[in-house]
Amino acid sequence: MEAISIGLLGLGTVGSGVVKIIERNQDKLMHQIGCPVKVSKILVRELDKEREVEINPELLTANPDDILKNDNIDVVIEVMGGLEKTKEYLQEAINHHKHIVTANKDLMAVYGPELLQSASENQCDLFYEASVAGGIPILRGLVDGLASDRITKMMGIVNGTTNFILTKMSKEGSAYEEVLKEAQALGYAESDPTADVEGLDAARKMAILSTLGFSMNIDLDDVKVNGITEITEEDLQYAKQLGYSMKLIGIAHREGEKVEVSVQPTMLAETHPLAGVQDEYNAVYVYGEAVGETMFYGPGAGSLPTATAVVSDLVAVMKNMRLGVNGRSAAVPQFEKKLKDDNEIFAKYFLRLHVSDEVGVFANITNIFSQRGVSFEKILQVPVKEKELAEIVVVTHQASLEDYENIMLHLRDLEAVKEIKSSYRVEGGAKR
Ligand SMILES: NC(=O)C1=CN([C@@H]2O[C@H](COP(=O)(O)OP(=O)(O)OC[C@H]3O[C@@H](n4cnc5c(N)ncnc54)[C@H](OP(=O)(O)O)[C@@H]3O)[C@@H](O)[C@H]2O)C=CC1
Ligand SMILES: N[C@@H](CC=O)C(=O)O
Ligand code: NA
Repeated sequence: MEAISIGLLGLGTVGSGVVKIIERNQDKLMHQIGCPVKVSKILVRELDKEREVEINPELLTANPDDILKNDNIDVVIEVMGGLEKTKEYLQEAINHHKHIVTANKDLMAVYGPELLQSASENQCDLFYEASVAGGIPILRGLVDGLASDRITKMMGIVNGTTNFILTKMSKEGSAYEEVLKEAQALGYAESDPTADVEGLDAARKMAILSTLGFSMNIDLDDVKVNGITEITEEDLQYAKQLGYSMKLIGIAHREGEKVEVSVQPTMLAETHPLAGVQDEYNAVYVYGEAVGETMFYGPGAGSLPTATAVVSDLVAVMKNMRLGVNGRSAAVPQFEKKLKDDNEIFAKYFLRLHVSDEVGVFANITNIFSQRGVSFEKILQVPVKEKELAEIVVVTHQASLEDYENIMLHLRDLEAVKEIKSSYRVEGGAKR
């Protein structure tokens, strides 16, 4: 039977993994889809660069049209990254009736709905499992595995680089810059790691997850984002002392018809299922009304794990080709987007302040909280060495985001509050 012909856009960390898996698992692929799979052309920037995988140089091209407009290519696998130009390439490929597999969360978080619609109109598949949590089959888990349930909450450690950094800083006391370099060398970080450490990469993934999980179009702009760059050694020590693990957590929560989606450094109770997720590993905790708690765990970055998701998408495309149903699985969102207001978003908060070490200061601070009905779960006060200051650390009970931000404004106005050192969301055990 005639081979399925693949055009690969990119031969870096993920692209090399894709070539390896297609070569190594040719028998299994043949068994599943009934015909061989061959990589026919590969787009790269530098034709002469040394590669992680042995490749016939004749397969390499620097001209995208050799793939996008090539009538002999059935499926385009996009593992080059980028946004605007990449979108143009994929649109061109769809116009030429090619199925698409991509690992690109930047692209899917911004142009996903548009490209999916265009693919569907052209009877083309567009699959993107590798774009969220690398090798973990989370998108299929949501769309197929939990198809019968109503998902109300997803919490994810969805960025391998930041989880690697926070693990090494917490466990080994390593310095931020050093561990970031290590994560880059290991191929976990994006080519510009700003998106990783500032939380944008995780926000893109949460936008994709919540769009699928809640069946409503959640845009990247709907996700409140904070990264890990401000986390200090002191914060990590307090987290440990109070029984928490510091993690960059994406939260997508649906109550009634409204949702909230955010990414932020979070002090997570050590009893939470996500607290034990270490190094570059990712996990997505999903709560469904009928199923209850589930958790999807695995490698969120790296060559072969990510390529596994890419090639599994390829198998799905090829199975659809055999059945003649390509382009029919793109789900149209069921619900209109409704975002919670700040007075509907509730959480506990950790707050660390430096204040004048004087009589009455603590009472003034607690007044600001109690006037907004926010009480404390934990309070610590210690002197700040060699300064006339005290460090106050509190963990609040549940407070609305509106009240908490209002409290922060009033604290800043207080003469005795010298500095707000840090503030983090706190999450307890799971089950919501
Ligand atoms: N690395 C990971 O763990 C994960 C990555 N992803 C996503 O997968 C995609 C690829 O990531 P990764 O493999 O790490 O990236 P790399 O930087 O390792 O590889 C990118 C590849 O694409 C080629 N390329 C980039 N831009 C162009 C262009 N304009 N024209 C032609 N070729 C181009 C590069 O060519 P050349 O080699 O000649 O420079 C290179 O081969 C990204 O979207 C990333 O976000 C998703 C999950 C995990
Ligand atoms: N840079 C990303 C790679 C996978 O998406 C990460 O660190 O998770
Ligand atoms: Na995945």
